[in-house]
This record gives sequence, C-alpha cells and structure tokens, in this order.
Amino acid sequence: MQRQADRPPVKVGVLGATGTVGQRFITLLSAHPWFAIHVLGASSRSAGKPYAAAVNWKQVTLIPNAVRDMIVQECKPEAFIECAVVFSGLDADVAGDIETAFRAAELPVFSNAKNFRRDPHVPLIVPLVNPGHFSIIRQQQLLHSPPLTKGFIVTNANCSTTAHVIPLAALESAFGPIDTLMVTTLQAISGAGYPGIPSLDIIDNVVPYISGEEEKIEWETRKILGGIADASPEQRVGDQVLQQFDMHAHTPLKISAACNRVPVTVGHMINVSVGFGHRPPPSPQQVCDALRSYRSEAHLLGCPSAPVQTITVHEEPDRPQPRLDRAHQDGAGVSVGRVRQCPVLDIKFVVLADNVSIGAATSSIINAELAVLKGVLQS
Ligand SMILES: NC(=O)C1=CN([C@@H]2O[C@H](COP(=O)(O)OP(=O)(O)OC[C@H]3O[C@@H](n4cnc5c(N)ncnc54)[C@H](OP(=O)(O)O)[C@@H]3O)[C@@H](O)[C@H]2O)C=CC1
Ligand SMILES: N[C@@H](CC(=O)OP(=O)(O)O)C(=O)O
Repeated sequence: MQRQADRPPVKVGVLGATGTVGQRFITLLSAHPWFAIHVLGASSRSAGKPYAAAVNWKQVTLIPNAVRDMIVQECKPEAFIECAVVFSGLDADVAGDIETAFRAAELPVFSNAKNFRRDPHVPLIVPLVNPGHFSIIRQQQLLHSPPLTKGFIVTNANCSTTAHVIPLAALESAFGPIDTLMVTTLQAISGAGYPGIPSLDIIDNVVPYISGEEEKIEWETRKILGGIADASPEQRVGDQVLQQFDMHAHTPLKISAACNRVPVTVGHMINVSVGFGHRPPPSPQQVCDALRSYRSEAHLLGCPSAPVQTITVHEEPDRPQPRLDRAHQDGAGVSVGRVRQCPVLDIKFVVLADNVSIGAATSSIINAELAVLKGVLQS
C-alpha cells in the first residue's frame, strides 16, 4: 500500500506491541497508507527498552526500521496522548483496566481482547460484517462519567468467531436468517499467544478443549449477526432512548460449538453446518454464488486494508488448507470450501481464516479505517 500524500498521517499507538497480535499490528501498520506508528506500549518487563531488544520477533518479515529503536512505553495514557487511534493487543488479564483508563483519557481504543465484548454499550465489530454497530458509540460516550467526546472502545471478535461469521453474514444477506448452527474448530497454536502451548502437549496431538472458547463463539455470533433496537422508552440518556443489541432476536439462533487445538502454526479452520429459517433452503450452488458475490461495506467504502474478495470459494475437494491458503490477500479475507448439502441441517462447509490477521490485527485496523471514513473519530 502506498502512503497518501494528500492527507497527514494519523498517529497511532499499539498496546501489547511485543505480543503475537502486537507484532502483526506493527508489520501491517508500518506499510499503512494513513496510519503512522507513534508509540509502542507493553509490560514493565519491556518498557524502557528499544523495541528490537524488548520483542521476541516471530514474523516472517524483518522488524520494520521505523520501530526498531523506538523505546517501549508503559501502557499509561500520558505516553499515548498525541495518538488519534490506539490499537490494543493486550493480554486479557490486564486489558480491562488499561483500556478503561485510555478511554477515560479521551483516547479511541480498538481492542482484540475479550474484556469488553459483552458490554451493552461497546460494539463488537467484525469489519467485513457489521460496521453498522458503530452507531452505539455515541451512547457509550454519553453514559461515561464524565461524558466523553473522543474516547471510546471498539472491540473485534474472537478469532474463530470472526472466521465463521463472515460467510454466515453473506448467507443471511442472501437467504434470510440462519436458525441453527453447529461448528467444530481446528485452531492454530498461535491463537494462544507466545509461547502458548508446550510443544510436548501439541506435537503429534490434538487437544479437544480451549478454555472459554465455545461460550465465546456461541455468544459473540449472536451479537455480531444481530441488529440494534431501541430499549424500553424509560431507558434514556438525555432526550435519547437508549439502544441495545438485539442478539438476533427476530430468529433465535441455536448454536453449538466444539473447539480443538491442532498442531498448525497459523490459520483457524472451522467446519460449519447451517440450518436456515426459510424453506426451501438454498442449494450448494446458490450458496457458492452468494459467498463469492458478497461485498463488505468496508471494501465498498474504500478501507485500504479490506480485502477485495471477502470470501474466496474453492472448488477443489481438499481446500482450503492452512499452509496453502492462509496468506491469500495478506490474510485479510477468508477461504471457504467443501460447500455441500448437510443431511442433518441444510448446508455444510469449511472456512479458514488467518487468526492473527483478519482474526485479530487486520480486523482492528479495518475498524479504525471505518471509523475514519464514517467520521467517528473526533479531531
Ligand atoms: N493470538 C491470536 O490469534 C488472537 C489473540 N487475541 C487476543 O489479543 C490479545 C493479545 O494476544 P496475543 O498477542 O496472542 O498475546 P501475547 O501473550 O503474545 O502478548 C501479550 C501482550 O500483552 C503485554 N502485556 C502482558 N502483561 C502486561 C501488563 N501487565 N501491562 C502491559 N502489557 C502487558 C505483553 O507485553 P510483554 O511482552 O512486555 O510481556 C504483550 O505485548 C489477547 O487479549 C488475546 O486474547 C484475539 C484474537 C486472536
Ligand atoms: N482463544 C483464541 C485466541 C484468543 O485469544 O481469543 P480471545 O481474544 O477470544 O480471548 C485461540 O486460542 O485461538
């Protein structure tokens, strides 16, 4: 991507800059046409050191020169006050308190952590699916004490949730509501951060449990695919009736998730079976056509990090595969294959997503691009 000469760079900060997601933020932001890395933050173990000395760099590209000598800061708002956008790849154990402090200091935070995803006033935005949920931010700011003008928190989803809601959104937009969903994940080791799972636990093995993951997928899917509705008339802020996430209330969504850790470095694969609310359900060919023709609002609005082809549909019977397909479009889209009839529900398929890119850092970056284009960021 080329830097744009006609607009001044937007100064951004990265919290958790030394972690798995933080390193992907740095790789992507160092080539970003609008955003320029201004501050890096991590724990007190890293603070005070040049970035190259603090980080255990695990990307396939070299550490960008622009950040090598940047001194890592403590994650305190004072160090980030010149930033127009703050990205967070913080460990969830500390993200709650730190992101709260940054929002209170009038900093817009785009977070990967799980802490605020269930907050009724924080949008959970998969940028290729539900950018309409940005509309809840004003209410988040007004309900804050004291009310805010610039600070807010936007979260993106769990990496497995992100992978499957993208094709599900395409199917709902073409064929109406989904009412039943069975998902089985095959999740890469990098999803657990670094160093993650001990090698003796994962080599030559599959671990059929990821703490909290099934509950996150089942809950987050409803918030993302659902809409926003007025709350009861007495729930107000000023003269405005509060809005609430409807959690897919028009068609209650039954979801069952089963999560597995597999010995793959990057790329979460998910087997999905879908039951539609409307009869007759679409054929596999109609599903393939709908997935291929899906265009995200982020792409249509001109977000530079949004993939041109949101969903790549494979015809080959043995694709997608993590090693072969995760880097397609820089990991910004998803790949779908094996679209076929399901003898129990209606349609089944497999979806693959780069858990660190569209599953984490790329989603936050596109969310920030959407915030710029939708005028959500106040200067
Ligand atoms: N990996 C993935 O695929 C995905 C991860 N996520 C979420 O993104 C977040 C980051 O994940 P990941 O990069 O994998 O995690 P890592 O464990 O790799 O990185 C954690 C980061 O948090 C920093 N940190 C830890 N403790 C503190 C502290 N007390 N104060 C300030 N900073 C601290 C670390 O800094 P230091 O190096 O100094 O310790 C490091 O930069 C998590 O919330 C995770 O759940 C979401 C989707 C996908
Ligand atoms: N739990 C996911 C990654 C992750 O950190 O998810 P979350 O942000 O929902 O806690 C995995 O292990 O692959």
